[in-house]
Amino acid sequence: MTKLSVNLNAVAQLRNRRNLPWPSVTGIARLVLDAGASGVTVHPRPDERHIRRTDVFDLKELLVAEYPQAEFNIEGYPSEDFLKLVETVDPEQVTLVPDDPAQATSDHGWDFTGKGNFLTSIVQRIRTPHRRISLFADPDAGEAGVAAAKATGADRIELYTGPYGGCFDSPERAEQELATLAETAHAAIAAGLGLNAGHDLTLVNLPAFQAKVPGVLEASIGHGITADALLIGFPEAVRRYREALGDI
Ligand SMILES: CC(=O)[C@@H](O)[C@H](O)COP(=O)(O)O
Ligand SMILES: NCC(=O)COP(=O)(O)O
Repeated sequence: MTKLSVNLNAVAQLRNRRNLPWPSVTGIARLVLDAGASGVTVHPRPDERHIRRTDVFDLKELLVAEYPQAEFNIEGYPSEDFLKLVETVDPEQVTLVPDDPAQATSDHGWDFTGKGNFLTSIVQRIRTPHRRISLFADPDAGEAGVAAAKATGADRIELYTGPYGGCFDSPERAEQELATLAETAHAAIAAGLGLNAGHDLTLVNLPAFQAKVPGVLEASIGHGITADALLIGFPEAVRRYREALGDI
């Protein structure tokens, strides 16, 4: 069973088309949590092009007041601003991503060997008994990458599934990507690291992913589920994604 954390970046991006408060990020968070999502994810970027700092605080307030069981996952590059934000907001999970501020979206995982010391110091700083730290990992991180990730003290890695998601038009390449992801997943499990996954996962590509890649504890999904929700609404979209993840 894989838990679903709904990424709200796309909802915030739609809201930001106007200087108006809708669609409401907290309103959609309520909808998806009422529909059984285990948590919500945000990736506040320095330019606030989708999630704003204020959204992060508003979501925290909502979760504390109405959904104490839900998990708040905050993703981002560990700049001083980001680290102070997570120390203040105190989410249950922080996912560290090696994104440059100018990047359009996340497109690679950490160089665990080269950035080992840097990551170790960050993990030591922000990990608490009730907050897990996950590190964004390339699909081909493999045994060596996983060993270096484990050495940082992180609790989990998040498999970057973007290259797999990009294979929607090529079943052959999708198979190869799945084999690569599965190898890294096996290595993570053997090393005692928890496993998350995310980026461009959809109702179409999840069944094969779930069949081939073992042990994924949580999937954070935003773009695909928001696209589906435009057609079928968030409650039904959450139901279908939970079903695809074996969570119903
Ligand atoms: C870390 C990752 O894979 C993505 O979650 C990322 O949060 C997507 O970011 P954008 O929504 O800014 O494309
Ligand atoms: N960590 C991945 C995530 O939160 C969602 O990414 P996407 O589904 O918007 O590509």
